[in-house]
Amino acid sequence: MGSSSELFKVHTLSEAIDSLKPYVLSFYERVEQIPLEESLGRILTKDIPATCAVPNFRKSTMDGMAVRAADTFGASESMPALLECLGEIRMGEAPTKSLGKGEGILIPTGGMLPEGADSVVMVERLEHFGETLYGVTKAVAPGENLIEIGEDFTEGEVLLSRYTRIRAQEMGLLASLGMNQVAVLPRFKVGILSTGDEIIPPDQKPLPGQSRDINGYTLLGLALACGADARHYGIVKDNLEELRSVLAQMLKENDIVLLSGGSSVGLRDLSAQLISELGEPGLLFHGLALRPGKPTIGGVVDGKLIFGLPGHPASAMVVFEALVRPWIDGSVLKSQVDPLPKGVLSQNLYSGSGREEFVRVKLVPHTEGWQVEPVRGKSGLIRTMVLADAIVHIGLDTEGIEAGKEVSFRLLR
Ligand SMILES: Nc1nc2c(c(=O)[nH]1)N[C@H]1C(S)=C(S)[C@@H](COP(=O)(O)OP(=O)(O)OC[C@H]3O[C@@H](n4cnc5c(N)ncnc54)[C@H](O)[C@@H]3O)O[C@H]1N2
Ligand code: MOO
Repeated sequence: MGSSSELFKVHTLSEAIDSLKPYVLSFYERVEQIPLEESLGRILTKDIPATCAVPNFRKSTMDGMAVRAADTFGASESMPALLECLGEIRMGEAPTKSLGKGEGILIPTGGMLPEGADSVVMVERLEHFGETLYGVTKAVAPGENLIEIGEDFTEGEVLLSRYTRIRAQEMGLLASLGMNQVAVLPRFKVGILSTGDEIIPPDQKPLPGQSRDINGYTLLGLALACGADARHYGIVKDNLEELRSVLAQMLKENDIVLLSGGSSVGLRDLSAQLISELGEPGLLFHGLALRPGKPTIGGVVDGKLIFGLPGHPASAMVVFEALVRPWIDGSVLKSQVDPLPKGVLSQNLYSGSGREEFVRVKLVPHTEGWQVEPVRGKSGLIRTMVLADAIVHIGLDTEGIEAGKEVSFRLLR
C-alpha cells in the first residue's frame, strides 16, 4: 500500500504503468472462444501459425492460356508463336491433362495450372486461328501471371503474434486458415463514474456554478471505441460513504474502474483515500509528471485497476489515451510500439515543464503529407478535443519542438 509520502510523489507515465503491471497480468491469461464473425477488434491470446500453405495450388491471375514460357519466346504480333490447345480448365477443379511442348490449355483467373505449364498468356495476347490452333503475340516469362503454391504463406510460418488486435484483414487471414473459432481476450469490463458536487446529468439545466457531466460520456465513448464492454454509472457527489459503496459495487462488476474529478490535492481527495481503503495494494500513484494530467491517481484493488482521471474534460480524455487505453488494447504487453504516422509541425511547441506533454493537434492536408497544427485552449474546454484530430507526445527530456520539424501523432479515433 502506498504511504502518504509516496502518494504525492510525481511519477512518469511509464513508471505509473509499470507499478500497476504486476498486479493485473492475470487479465491477459483469460481466454474466450468466439466465432470468427464476432472477432473484429478483439485481441488474440495465441500466436497463429499457418496450418496449411495458401494457395495450395498454382493459381492463374489472368484469363488466358496456361503455357510453357519457352514456347512463347520470340513471339510478336507479326510472328505469333503457334500452340496446340488441349481444351479448357474448369474453375475449382484440378486439371486432368498435363502440358507438353508446343501445347496450351485455356484457363480462367483463379484456375489451377496443369502439370508442365509454368506461366499464363493473357487472353488479349492470344489469337484463335481456328480449331485447336492458337497464336501467342507476346512472350511470357516463367512464373508470369500466376501465384505459386505457398506464395501467400507456407505451412508453419507464424502469421500473427499473440495480443494482435484483429482488424478486417486479420479476419480474412484467419478465414483462409479455416479458423471459424478464435481464442481472444475477454472484452474488458470498464465502469465509469463522474464525481463532483457541481456535476449534473445532461438532461438537467445547470444553475450558476453547476456543469453538465461531460467526462462520463467522453470516457464511455473512448472505452467503447477501444473494444471494452463499458458502462457509465452516473454521478456521485463528494460524499465519502456514497462514493465508497458505488466504488465497491463497480470494482465487483468491472476489470477497470474510471473516476473523473476529485483527483487533485484538496478537499476532494476522497477517491485517493478510498482506493487504499477498498483493498490491496490500493493506491499506487497520486500525481504524474504529465501535462495535462498532473493530478491523475491510480491503483489496484484486489486485482482490479482503478484510475482517478482529472476533472478537466480534455485532460480526462488525454489521460485515458495515455494511461488507460494500453490496458484495454493489450499494448502494455507489447515490447514494440506500433509505428505512428508523421506530419510537419506548423508552429513552435514549447515544453520544458519537467513533465511529459500531450498536445492536442489538428491535421491539415499538405502538399506532402500532413501539417500538424496545435489546438490552443485550456484543458477545461471540451471543444478543444472536438477540434483536435490527434495528439502529439513531447517526451520528458524534450524542451520543445521547432516549427517545420517532423512529429509523430496518435490519431484520436
Ligand atoms: N492548486 C491547484 N489546483 C489545481 C491543480 C493543482 O495542481 N494545484 N491542478 C489542476 C489541474 S491540472 C486539474 S486537471 C484539475 C483537476 O481537478 P480534479 O480532477 O480534482 O477535478 P475537479 O476539481 O473536481 O474538477 C476540475 C474541473 O473539471 C470539471 N469537471 C469535473 N468532472 C467533470 C465532468 N464529469 N464533466 C465535466 N466537467 C467536469 C469541474 O467542474 C472543474 O471545473 O485541478 C486543477 N486545480
Ligand atoms: O491535468 Mo490538468 O489536467 O493539466 O488540466
